[in-house]
Amino acid sequence: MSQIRTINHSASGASFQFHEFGATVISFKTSSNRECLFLSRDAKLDGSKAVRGGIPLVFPQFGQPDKSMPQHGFLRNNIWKIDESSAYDNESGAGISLTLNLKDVKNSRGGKWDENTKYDLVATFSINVEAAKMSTELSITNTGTAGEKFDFQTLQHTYFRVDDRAAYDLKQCYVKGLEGYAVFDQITNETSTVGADPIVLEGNVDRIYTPPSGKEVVSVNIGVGGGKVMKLTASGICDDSAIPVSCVVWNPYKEKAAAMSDFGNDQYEEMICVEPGLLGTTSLESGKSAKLTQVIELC
Ligand SMILES: O=P(O)(O)OC[C@H]1O[C@H](O)[C@H](O)[C@@H](O)[C@@H]1O
Repeated sequence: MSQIRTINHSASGASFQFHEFGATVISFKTSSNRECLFLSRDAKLDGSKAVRGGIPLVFPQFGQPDKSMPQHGFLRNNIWKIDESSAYDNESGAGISLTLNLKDVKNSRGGKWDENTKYDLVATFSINVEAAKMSTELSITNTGTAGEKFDFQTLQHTYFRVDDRAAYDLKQCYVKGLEGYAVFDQITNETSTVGADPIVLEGNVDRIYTPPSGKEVVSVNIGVGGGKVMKLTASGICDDSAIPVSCVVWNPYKEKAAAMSDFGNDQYEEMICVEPGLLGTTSLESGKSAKLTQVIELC
């Protein structure tokens, strides 16, 4: 049975909680005690399903472009090992790391990552809090000895909590900072470019935002209700080279929320997913590492 752990930052009073299943962060409370992450009241926390809320990790594919592998991959569906020696709590922050070796991946494999795969990897997830800020870094190292490289996509599927049930109040809940990004609407298959107006939720929203050339780091302000704003910054590196970070914005709205067994019917009003990730096809050579780092901060 996997467990939930809380890490407190003594100096500031900030804290976070994570589940060993998926190394899923399920709570981040700032020193002012504001919960910044949404966790569905119907989320399964018994390891029977990926956690609905917090920060599930997506790898090696986003969605299900390869039908022989599960949607969003296997990181979110397996028990990670806590590296107890990595835990710290000092003046500048508190944190911990977890690791997952491919040999310990029991669930949600498939396709080129199935049992007899020629690939190997180790994933590390490091979490840090300090006052109003949480940093999360996913690192994937290709540990295959046969010299095989592999392609992947990865995301931190961050569910932001929206106060006052204001997710569909366009003055209170929005994403600003993606001007000039190319938009792919996963519901209508339409493409467009982000203009000057903030991105707001209208109905069922499921869109991929791809940066214009030369833009590597994503930096957005997210209205989260009650006049509050979270700043999200994310960067990606593969074998020491910067990789442009895309962003997904998602809210299931009424019908899809009702159709999900682990999502409260009315809770679409309490969340917005803003998910930074490496969504192009990135190739990782044997012996090399890729990193996706997200920093979220209550302004
Ligand atoms: O239900 P899940 O597998 O957790 O996926 C939840 C959502 O993840 C992303 O935001 C995708 O863009 C959506 O298409 C998907 O519905």
